[in-house]
Amino acid sequence: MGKSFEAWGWSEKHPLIIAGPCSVETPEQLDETVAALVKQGVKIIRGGVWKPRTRPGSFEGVGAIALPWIQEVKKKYGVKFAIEVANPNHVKQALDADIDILWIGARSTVNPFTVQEIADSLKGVDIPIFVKNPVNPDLALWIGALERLDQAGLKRIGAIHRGFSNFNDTTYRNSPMWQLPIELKTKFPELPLINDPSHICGRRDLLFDVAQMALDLDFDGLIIESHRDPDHAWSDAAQQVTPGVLGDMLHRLKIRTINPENSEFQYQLEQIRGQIDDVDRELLEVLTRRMNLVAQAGEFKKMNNVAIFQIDRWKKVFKSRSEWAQAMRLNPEFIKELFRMIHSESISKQKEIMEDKQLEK
Ligand SMILES: O=C(O)C(=O)C[C@]1(C(=O)O)C=C[C@@H](O)C=C1
Repeated sequence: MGKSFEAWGWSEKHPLIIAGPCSVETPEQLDETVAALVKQGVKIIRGGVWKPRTRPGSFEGVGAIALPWIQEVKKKYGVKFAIEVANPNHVKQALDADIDILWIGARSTVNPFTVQEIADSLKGVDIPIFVKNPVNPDLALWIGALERLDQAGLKRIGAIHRGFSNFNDTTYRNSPMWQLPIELKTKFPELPLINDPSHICGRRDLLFDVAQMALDLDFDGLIIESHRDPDHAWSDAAQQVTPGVLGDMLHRLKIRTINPENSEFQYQLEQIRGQIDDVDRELLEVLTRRMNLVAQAGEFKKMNNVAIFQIDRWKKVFKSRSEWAQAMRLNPEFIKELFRMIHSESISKQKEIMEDKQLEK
């Protein structure tokens, strides 16, 4: 599944930029914002028409009356326009209004019934469509939504990474959890993947760093909210930037290449990778030695009828390893996570020994 932007027949230069207001509010707001974005070189505009909000009473978009305003700016400025659709009725109205690109929002992606209805309503239609990740960090659900569109025959499908709900995260509105889009890209290397720093950050001061991270990870594009007067936007005021600020940001972002032609660079990188291969082998040998010792401890516990989980020892191991990590300038959080996994594997191993499942393997 998945075809690159090139295979879509798109010639926009890398990275693809989609920008525009969170919501279309008035004809004037849309016109002024689009005019300013076009000056910054933006060719694809986004704008919410129907806005699913967490709680009733928030501004839920002006609805279909925005569609003629959109048609007007498309004609006047020669831009493409992308909007969110959440049901077949939205799809029909968007297609009737000649909208160029659709996306399925995070709250719709969580619901396979909704996604299937949208997919069915698009059968036989050739329109680019992006699927935002579901609100919860569930890669299968994200892939499932993309597959539903693929099975409906849509040829130009892309994914948008907008971050995931995370109660513990106090920095981001939606935690980026970069490992999920990385996994998606690994499974479907051709599938265009764009990043939505606005919804990840929820505040404009973090946008640049998240957008840069996305480009460092070889994302294919960015979708960023921009409004002529962000502080007075009717929705998502804190995360929108003016077209001028956006232009400056796009200018400062460093665009990375994945496979430079430079043979000296390739040679040097291969040297380093060779050393990484050696170190990884050593790491696995060390892990094997540790697991063998854990197995010995398991046999010993079994003979003496002693519990597998030894809380005092585990607390000591956990504390000392993160202190060692700190002294060695390794990230203690990474080492804590690593040792949680190692400990959990030790317990499974000793459980097998207790239950005599060793020989069956
Ligand atoms: O020290 C032990 O008792 C072990 O079996 C080793 C080990 C570990 O992996 O370090 C495994 C399980 C225990 O809960 C504590 C520590």
